[in-house]
Amino acid sequence: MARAFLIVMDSVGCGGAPDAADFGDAGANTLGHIAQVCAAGGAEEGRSGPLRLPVLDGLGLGAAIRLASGLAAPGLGATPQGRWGAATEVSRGKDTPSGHWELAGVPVPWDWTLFPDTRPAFPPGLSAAIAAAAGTAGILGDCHASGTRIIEDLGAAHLRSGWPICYTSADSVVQIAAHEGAFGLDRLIALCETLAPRLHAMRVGRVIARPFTGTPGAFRRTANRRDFAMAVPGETLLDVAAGAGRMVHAVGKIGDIFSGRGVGRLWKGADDAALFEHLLALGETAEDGSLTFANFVEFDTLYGHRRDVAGYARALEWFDARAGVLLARLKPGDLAIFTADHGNDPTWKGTEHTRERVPVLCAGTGTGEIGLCAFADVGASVAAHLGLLIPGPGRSFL
Ligand SMILES: O=P(O)(O)O[C@H]1O[C@H](CO)[C@@H](O)[C@H]1O
Ligand SMILES: [Mn+2]
Ligand SMILES: [Mn+2]
Repeated sequence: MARAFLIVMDSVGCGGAPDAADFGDAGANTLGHIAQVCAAGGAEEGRSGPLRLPVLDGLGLGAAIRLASGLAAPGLGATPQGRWGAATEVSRGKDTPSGHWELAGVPVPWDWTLFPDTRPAFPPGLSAAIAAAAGTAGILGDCHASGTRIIEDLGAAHLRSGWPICYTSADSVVQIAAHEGAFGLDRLIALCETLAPRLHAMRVGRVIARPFTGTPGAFRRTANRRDFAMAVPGETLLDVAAGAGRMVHAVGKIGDIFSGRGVGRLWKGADDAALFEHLLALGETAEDGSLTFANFVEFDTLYGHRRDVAGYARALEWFDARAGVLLARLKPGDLAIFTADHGNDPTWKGTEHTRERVPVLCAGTGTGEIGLCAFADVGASVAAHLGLLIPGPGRSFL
């Protein structure tokens, strides 16, 4: 029986979203702009020259960027050997849950609650509730911030006061950073779990625990991040596959994004390299008829939000080589789709996600142009490949 591998390269957008201007992102193009900077010699740290992604480009990456945005990305543009296209999101958020849920067949029908970019950012009742749940006299932060910056700025005050560092972004999110040793990892995770129902009721999409270690001047975040996401508002690809008795393997943060629903087995790792080892192993061992759904987050967290073009390019080139190993392991009848959940253009202003279309690159189902499709069509196509049908607006392009 057929197997399916749905692989999300977190934030690897390809521009051209028709509603990008509504998000202040008209012209943003994660892949296109990285390729341009690389070709101009502007991304030379730990790598060199034009962006080289022979495996993904061979499936149709350059063609997908051109289709999505009209941009001819330097170094990309091989004749596609896979089935390729670009997907457009309809959910009104450019965040990870919106993107993944819609890829799994369920667009988000509501407007998320966003906090204003003011100080304080949170309503007083919420700040008080966080402090009460933490057992502290107050909270630190209470603003929009980049997560690495805010622990540099407030980490020492956190160690002195014991107060949790609370911040948000252009996403519908409350993030709480705390020191693993001084505050306690279990305590931080319990705090986020306690607050999640209240925030979900306000239509805040996620509460994220952001543990860190180290000393002033040398704080660093750990891999023990935990996301508490709202429940998906509909039956997803994962639900349908699990309901049909299929094994669903969730690699990386997929389990968190779907609140564990429909997940048969979780595969976690300290970094994307470890997650890719799980994916390669699943290429050998995943059951007939199974779904493997993987997220690779470092493009987004380590490079997109940090506006690090060379780092992003390095990560893409590393990933491309690993993708080649995976493709060589696939068996006849397998489908692998490489796609993304939103953009995070490292050449763009600020430190936030960018509203973009995403590439859809399929291996194992021949050659041809899919054209422009919807995010939900990805989930519908994976389902169709597995002999399943998901509800919702998605239509299979296979
Ligand atoms: O700056 P850091 O903490 O990485 O936060 C980023 O990660 C969050 C979740 O993906 C987003 O809301 C974005 O702000
Ligand atoms: Mn994401
Ligand atoms: Mn992000």
